Amino acid sequence: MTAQLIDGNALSRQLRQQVRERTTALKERGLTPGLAVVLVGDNPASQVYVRNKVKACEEVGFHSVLERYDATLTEAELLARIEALNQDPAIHGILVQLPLPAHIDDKKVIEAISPAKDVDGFHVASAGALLVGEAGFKACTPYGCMKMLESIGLKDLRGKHAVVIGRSNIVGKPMALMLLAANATVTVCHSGTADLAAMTRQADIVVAAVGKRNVLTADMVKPGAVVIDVGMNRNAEGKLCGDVDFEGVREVAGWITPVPGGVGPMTITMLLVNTLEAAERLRP
Ligand SMILES: Nc1nc(=O)c2c([nH]1)NC[C@@H]1CN(c3ccc(C(=O)N[C@@H](CCC(=O)O)C(=O)O)cc3)C=[N+]21
Repeated sequence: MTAQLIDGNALSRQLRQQVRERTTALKERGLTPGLAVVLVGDNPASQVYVRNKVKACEEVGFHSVLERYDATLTEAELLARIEALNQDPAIHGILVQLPLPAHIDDKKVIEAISPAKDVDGFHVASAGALLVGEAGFKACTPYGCMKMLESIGLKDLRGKHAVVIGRSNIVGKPMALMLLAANATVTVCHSGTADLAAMTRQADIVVAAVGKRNVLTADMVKPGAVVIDVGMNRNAEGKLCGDVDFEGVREVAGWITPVPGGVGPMTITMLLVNTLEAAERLRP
């Protein structure tokens, strides 16, 4: 039996419709959610991504500004721009597109964003809030993965074993904490794991977030498991593909997310949700 798809485009449409309705209500009270997207340099992939983010904002009725700077922008100049956006009452969320040029310390830039406007959830204050279970913005990609699990009836994960492959600060680590907060038993695997397949075969839920093709193959998956593919890779023909051997794994798994059309659109959807909530906190 082949796995059922968790359709990130369809779920995004539903959630964005709700965002649009809440935005309309906010605007009737005189408040328009505003997102600033800051892009430094001319990374071609980044150009496409930020344009998609700005387009998504327009579709739900947000105010959005795209600030583009060439790669010669200094770190001090960027920090000054962040400070101005922190003070700007029309802006509720600030997103600085990563990666930044090598001469800019991304840690320093992220920490300069006011935690109240950190809709990416990358600030240490947001990461710390997740760690200790306090209110704060959740990183959009793992947050989107949790919404995908919820959409198939997996909200309370008590009794479930979740295996996360990857331990990055923006996906793997926050993903593990969100699964833990939902009562899953969580295993985090990475390049230092001795026998990855032995771990993933025990999993009811596998989240692959490595950034390498075919990290997860059919022989590594328990029949009926839920497989979430966070990977964004290009194959030899330049086609977008995930970390999961989709064609093989879909014959074993119970549920699987496609790439494209899975976690990617959900990441942008959760950015919209965070920005809306940043604005709603100021509701007059
Ligand atoms: N500060 C910051 N925040 C980010 O959230 C951030 C970032 N920097 N830097 C780059 C990565 C990458 N990222 C993606 C989001 C959506 C898609 C997406 O919607 N993908 C579509 C397809 C896109 C295509 O066809 O190329 C899909 O999977 O269906 C992809 C990639 C956000 N990132």
